[in-house]
Amino acid sequence: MTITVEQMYSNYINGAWKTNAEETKASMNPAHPREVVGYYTMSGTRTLDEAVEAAASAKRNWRKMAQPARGDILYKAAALLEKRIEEIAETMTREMGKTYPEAKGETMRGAQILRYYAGEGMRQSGDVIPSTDKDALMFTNRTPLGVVGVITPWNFPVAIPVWKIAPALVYGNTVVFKPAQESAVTAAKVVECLAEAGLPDGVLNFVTGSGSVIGRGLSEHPDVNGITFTGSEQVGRGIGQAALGRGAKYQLEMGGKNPVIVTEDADLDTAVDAVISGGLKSTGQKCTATSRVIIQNGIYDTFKEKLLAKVREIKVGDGMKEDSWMGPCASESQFNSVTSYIEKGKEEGADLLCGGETIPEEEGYYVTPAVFDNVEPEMTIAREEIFGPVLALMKVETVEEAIETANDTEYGLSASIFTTNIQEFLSFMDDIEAGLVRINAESAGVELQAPFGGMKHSSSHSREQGEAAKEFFTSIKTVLVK
Ligand SMILES: NC(=O)C1=CN([C@@H]2O[C@H](COP(=O)(O)OP(=O)(O)OC[C@H]3O[C@@H](n4cnc5c(N)ncnc54)[C@H](OP(=O)(O)O)[C@@H]3O)[C@@H](O)[C@H]2O)C=CC1
Ligand SMILES: O=C(O)CCC(=O)C(=O)O
Repeated sequence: MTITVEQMYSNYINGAWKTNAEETKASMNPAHPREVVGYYTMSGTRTLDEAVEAAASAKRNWRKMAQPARGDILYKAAALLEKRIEEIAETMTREMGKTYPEAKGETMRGAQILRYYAGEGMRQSGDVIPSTDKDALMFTNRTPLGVVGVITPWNFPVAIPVWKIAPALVYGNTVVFKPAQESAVTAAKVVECLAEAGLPDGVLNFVTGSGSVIGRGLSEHPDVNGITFTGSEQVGRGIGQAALGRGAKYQLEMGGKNPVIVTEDADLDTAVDAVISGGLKSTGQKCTATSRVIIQNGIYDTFKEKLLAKVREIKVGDGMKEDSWMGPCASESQFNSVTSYIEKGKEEGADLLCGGETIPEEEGYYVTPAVFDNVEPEMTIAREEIFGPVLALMKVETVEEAIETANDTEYGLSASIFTTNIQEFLSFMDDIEAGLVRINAESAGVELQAPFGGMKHSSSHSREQGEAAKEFFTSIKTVLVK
């Protein structure tokens, strides 16, 4: 197969796109698994070292630049991303499968995140604190960490890299970015926008390759001062341990097993729509996706029938086709993982009411949306993150039991309740163990200006986005002047 110039995406190091004659790998379309979307480099540790060295050399001048001037570059990057929205969204759909309207919405969100953090360039960054010495002035000031390693997954190929890179840069850090292989081409296009916006050489570096070489290398590198990661719990734990061991700051966003409670006081039609949107958009591949639906006995059957009627109408197909509501799983390994969870659900005694099927006449990694009934708390499909279009229905008698069931997980990212009863809402808000608490709203979907993160095994207890990002990407200096 001939590699055309347009299809090959190299690393971006010290202001130049280049490779060290390393092996290349194809990124494939999960809707048409023989179709190449582009090629990326399987970089080695020598290339990673070059990128870290470039970021370390650039960090002093970047830190010394006025914060509003750093913000101006992000404004330019936002405009460039917006200008290329159609091309980037199409690349995303072809590379990881989410539908084109979702991909376009996510790319737009990338531009909005860039603008939000560009504005941070002009906002306050410290506090004046009274000193016990009447002749002293005491205040806090913030300083960047230095070089930050950014390791991202494939499920939000624009939004997640941008919500990590934009605050890292505006607060004065330099970056080495390693994207997931499954979305390396989309990630390269985001980097093109940032580079074209005028970042000085070495401020942003982009290195593609495997997680076990480049991701691990970044987390263990002595010259990387902070690591921000989103992905699986297993990998996240390893990164956290490596960073902790050498005294680097780290931030981990990992899995979820997100519950939605539907009470007898709920508006059932609203709840059905929210469960479908929260559980099945992006083929269920969100860390905030609805996975367990915990329903009160009195409305269980009515809710189930309403849900099934709508789930059965969902059109699964190539995300580039206008009539597709849900695309394929992002890769063959995701497809294998999701189908094996569906088999496990059946083996362990849950009843598959609809879906969970492949589409034999289609070549892509399609699984139709699955709804399981009679799911018990100890079953694998009620405990492990599936990251696919699978909903587990669980019956409870009371709202107290519903909250207890919702909390019966090692994760704590997002949780919703559907109710019109203010007392139930108050108990839920108080007792639920989750970083995102949603009332009459779906479990997925985050707002860029608000803190985002989970409890328990879902995160390292830090928060991303909004002003919370400042806590991770800077350190506080307390200054006393006399
Ligand atoms: N919370 C979330 O948003 C996400 C959760 N997941 C969960 O994880 C499961 C598996 O997905 P997967 O893509 O394999 O997730 P991973 O956690 O393996 O991948 C996330 C990122 O980490 C990199 N990575 C892999 N191994 C290491 C390592 N040893 N050290 C440092 N970085 C590493 C990956 O690189 P590479 O390109 O080689 O994969 C990728 O860039 C999903 O089914 C889902 O349950 C997945 C994605 C996002
Ligand atoms: O729900 C969202 O929009 C964000 C989800 C997310 O961060 C993730 O899946 O990794």
